[in-house]
Amino acid sequence: MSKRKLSRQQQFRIDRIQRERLERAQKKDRKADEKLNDGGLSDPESGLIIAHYGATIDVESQSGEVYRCHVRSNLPALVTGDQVIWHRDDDGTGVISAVEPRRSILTRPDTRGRLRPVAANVDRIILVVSPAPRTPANLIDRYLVATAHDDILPIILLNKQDLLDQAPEMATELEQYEALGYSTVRASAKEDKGLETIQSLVKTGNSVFVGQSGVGKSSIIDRLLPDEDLKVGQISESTGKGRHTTTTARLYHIPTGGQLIDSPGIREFGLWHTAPEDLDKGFPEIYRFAGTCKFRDCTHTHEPGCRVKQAVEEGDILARRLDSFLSIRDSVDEVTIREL
Ligand SMILES: Nc1nc2c(ncn2[C@@H]2O[C@H](COP(=O)(O)OP(=O)(O)OP(=O)(O)O)[C@@H](O)[C@H]2O)c(=O)[nH]1
Ligand SMILES: [Zn+2]
Repeated sequence: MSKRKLSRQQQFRIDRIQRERLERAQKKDRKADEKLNDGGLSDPESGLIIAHYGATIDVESQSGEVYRCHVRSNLPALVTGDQVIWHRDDDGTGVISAVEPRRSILTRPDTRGRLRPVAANVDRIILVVSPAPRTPANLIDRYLVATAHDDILPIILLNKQDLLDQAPEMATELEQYEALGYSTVRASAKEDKGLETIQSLVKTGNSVFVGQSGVGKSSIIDRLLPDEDLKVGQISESTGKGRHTTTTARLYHIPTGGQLIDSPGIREFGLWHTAPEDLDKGFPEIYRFAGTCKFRDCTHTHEPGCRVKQAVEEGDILARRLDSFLSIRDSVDEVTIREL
């Protein structure tokens, strides 16, 4: 959003619209609470959140039907991928009364820097990279830091294999990532290569695809979901005085098995923010040596007795990876300062 200064009148109008929206949502949630208390709803059943539209949420029942639901007012923010307990109403809608514990959660900072959930129960993040546009290795490193969650498996997918002669060194880079313990896949959406491997990778649980623009995410997803219209999650909500466009994640069932959670926002995951504590997870080989440096607070730049630099000299850490680590660490510091 632009940092243009709003007039007092404009700010007043925005505040009023936001207040009215919140009141409307709260009124509906109160109604949902009343219905739950009255016992006028059907028995609890499990469901899966497949889309989220501000005040209402689409829940898929175990038999695959979709119900537009309201949420009991004391629940935390729910997101696509959440497993919930809900009750049917006689009018074809429903009320969500509880959320199951999450296996994992993807978050992003809002405009005020507070972390908000965007998708729950993601099992793997598939980082799509390509020779054209060439995904720079330090960008791959940055994505790997951002995707380094304890409960989510990162996978590097080299698409546009047919164009590999435009950046042949990527083949070696991919082998280096494999040596670091990352799973990799090679594919060409254009030539339909690697599709079966991708299908078997995503066969269970929830997957998301991330990566820079133009690497072929849509092309791959189109092949996984041949029947879907992929204008993902773009909804406009009319707010009386103004129109407000939100972008929200949707969950798709892949015909060959597994689920995909996708939104234009999620595809950019990894470029949102990097938490300093994730840095070590994204550089396991550096982390392994860092604890044995002579100085506890070694920055691995100029200090004597630096085991990390020694490991680079001895060929145990790639010089390129240390450079990448240092530059990401510097930018994380900047981001942290900006968010304060
Ligand atoms: N040669 C070649 N071209 C591909 C391949 N996969 C995708 N493309 C082309 O690359 C271009 C970008 O593909 P998209 O699928 O739109 O890429 P994207 O990652 O979804 O891009 P954004 O929507 O900007 O995030 C398109 O012109 C595709 O036809 C491939 O395997 N080989
Ligand atoms: Zn050191």
